[in-house]
Amino acid sequence: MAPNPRVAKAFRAMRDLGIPEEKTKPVLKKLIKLYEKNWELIEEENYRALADAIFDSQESEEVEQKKKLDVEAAEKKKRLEQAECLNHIEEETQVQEEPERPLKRLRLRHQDSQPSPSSINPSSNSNGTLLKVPKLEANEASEPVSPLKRKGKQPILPNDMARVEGNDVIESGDVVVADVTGSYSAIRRLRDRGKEPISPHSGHREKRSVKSSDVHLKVPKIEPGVKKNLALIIPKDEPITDVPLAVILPETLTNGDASTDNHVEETSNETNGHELMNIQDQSTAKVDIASSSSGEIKISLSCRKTKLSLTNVDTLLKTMEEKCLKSYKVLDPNFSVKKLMKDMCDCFLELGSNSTNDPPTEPSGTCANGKGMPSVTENNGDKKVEQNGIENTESFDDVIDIAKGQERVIISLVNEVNSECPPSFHYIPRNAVFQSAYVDFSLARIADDNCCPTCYGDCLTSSTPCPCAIQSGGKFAYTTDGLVKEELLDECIKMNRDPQKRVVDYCKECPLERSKNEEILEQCKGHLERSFIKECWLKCGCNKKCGNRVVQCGIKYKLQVFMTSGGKGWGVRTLEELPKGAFVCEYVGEVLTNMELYNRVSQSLNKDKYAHPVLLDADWGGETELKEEEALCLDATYYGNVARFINHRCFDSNLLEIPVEVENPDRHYYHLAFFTTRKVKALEELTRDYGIDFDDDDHPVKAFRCQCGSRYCRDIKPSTRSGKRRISSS
Ligand SMILES: C[S@@+](CC[C@H](N)C(=O)[O-])C[C@H]1O[C@@H](n2cnc3c(N)ncnc32)[C@H](O)[C@@H]1O
Repeated sequence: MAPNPRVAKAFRAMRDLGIPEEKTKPVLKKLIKLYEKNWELIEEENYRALADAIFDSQESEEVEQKKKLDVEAAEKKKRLEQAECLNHIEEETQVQEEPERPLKRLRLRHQDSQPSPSSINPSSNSNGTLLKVPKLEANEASEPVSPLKRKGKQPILPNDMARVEGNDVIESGDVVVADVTGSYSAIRRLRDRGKEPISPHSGHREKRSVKSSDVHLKVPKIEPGVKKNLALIIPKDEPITDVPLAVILPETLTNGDASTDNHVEETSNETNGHELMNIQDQSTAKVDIASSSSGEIKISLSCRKTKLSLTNVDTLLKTMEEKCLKSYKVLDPNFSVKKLMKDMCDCFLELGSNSTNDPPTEPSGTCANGKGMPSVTENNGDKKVEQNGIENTESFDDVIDIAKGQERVIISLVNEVNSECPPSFHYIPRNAVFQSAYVDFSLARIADDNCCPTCYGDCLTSSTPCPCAIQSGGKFAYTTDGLVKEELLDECIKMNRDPQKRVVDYCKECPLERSKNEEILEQCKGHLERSFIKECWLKCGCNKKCGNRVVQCGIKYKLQVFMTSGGKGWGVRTLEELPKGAFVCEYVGEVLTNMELYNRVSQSLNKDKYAHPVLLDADWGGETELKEEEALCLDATYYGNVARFINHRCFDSNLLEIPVEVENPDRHYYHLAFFTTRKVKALEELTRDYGIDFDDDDHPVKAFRCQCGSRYCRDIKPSTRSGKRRISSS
């Protein structure tokens, strides 16, 4: 059969690139199959696809080859190590009487072997260098790790706080889409846990509380009910540093539950040397050998149901000392077991008190920076703390500040419900541009009629409102107390809640529809128009304390992130009473282009994760309409502020979002600020209406089952309806 001229041509083209026919052939075959004989695709750009495929296959061959070599090398190394290890053991059994042999090898010997007299070095420390108990990292303590194993091992941060997987509802750190009126549409969960930033308190959460007693876990685990004689028998294959702790089972470590502890009996004796010896009864004998100076830690020996008599502790200690000197080659003639035990007690105590992990108060866990989760209901007193010139009314020692000092106030975190830790994210107090989002803050763009350069002092006190008030109908939006004026607030509330009051704009290619990722792009469902607030800024002549600067001054009320008890996860509450119209916080996140958001959403969708993006572009249908992919969004999944924890409440939420223009006059970018819709009592949860339409079955995103508790809840359905709930786009 005559060769296919296209095949021949392909071979020729590859030959020109220096690729021999035998390399081209198998790849070309695969490509023809892959492209279903569509030669145009193969021939495109001078056989680029073919060349790429050949290079790729070469690369993967090389990788395979390398892997193979690596495996062979590893096996070889292992074999060598095993052989070396065998040699060592042989060597040790032959030369076990050598005094200078390192301790770890000597320990392989049988305890009862008869050693030659020790070669004693009087200059070594009193404990014998090799008997020094290494300092334990609290979080290393959960497994018996030999010092050799531990060498080079990095301490594990206790706070790996990725959220628990397993439900498909939208969780904190979600991104929120808002239409122009601020009625939000939860779109998709963007959370891609694999991509979460690793903060000091990030990663996968370990739900464990590290207590000082964790040190106890260094001991080999003893199952309750298993009776073992825990007298100072050193496991021969364990390093000596681990040994004496094996008998430490103080009440604190077992929660005082003696039933789980088959070795320790109560004793009221002084915790001091051999006076401590106390024989409880015929069937149980207990000796307290040493204790820390204040008596919190004790090392005891006990024999249960045995006829053994522990009448002479001195003899016991002496015997043990001799054993140590002989068998373990302890070099100090003054070595004393009692002192060793006492040092151990002190060590134990020191480790316990040095631990940064405060003993958690039930039901708290250990989170974030390794601190136990405080379960504080009230503001922690009125202690005033200054940090970076910011006055806080809570102690930094007592409180986890999720804002890490970046806000004017502490944003505390408490969990009184369970031991769950908050999700990992970077706290940022202000929006940050992710990548290609275009946010122009240049002063040149601010025209004179968009600022008040001739003002001075506080604009609010001026008899005639300055240009900054024009946007809100020639009146300033704020009262002199820094609250949104009631009139404006009520109008915004009505526009949000009352469909009759809504003014709707339609855009050509709706980013919200586009983000649904459906084959056919649906028409825009409309975006509500809403009132903006414009604040004075850099080009204005007024001072920084001007009353028309509220949102830009940041959070001023004490807020707290807390674990809700109603199944909504974390929420935000106020620690002080808030008046109506008070600025609480803004929605802070990464500023993304709509395209970037779209990409994130697609990736997340593949992983079945969802988020609520906030779509910022307000220029719907206007003359300067931006390209749909240039529209800006806010995503608080990875970077955000306290607002990412605010839960949803249908209709009558106590927060309302109002767009606030500060730096940018064109409404392409603005701040989404939350103000109270009414007076809010201290400790009340703060909520906002995400604008979710729980009946929108066409929406590709599954919403959560609403637990808002509002009597206007939109998610109350007959039980026959499926749990398939959706989120609307407006
Ligand atoms: C922006 S986050 C709010 C913080 C979140 N509760 C957390 O634990 O991180 C939104 C998520 O909170 C939960 N949520 C918010 N409001 C809720 C409500 N009314 N009912 C049930 N879950 C809610 C949902 O899981 C939702 O996806």
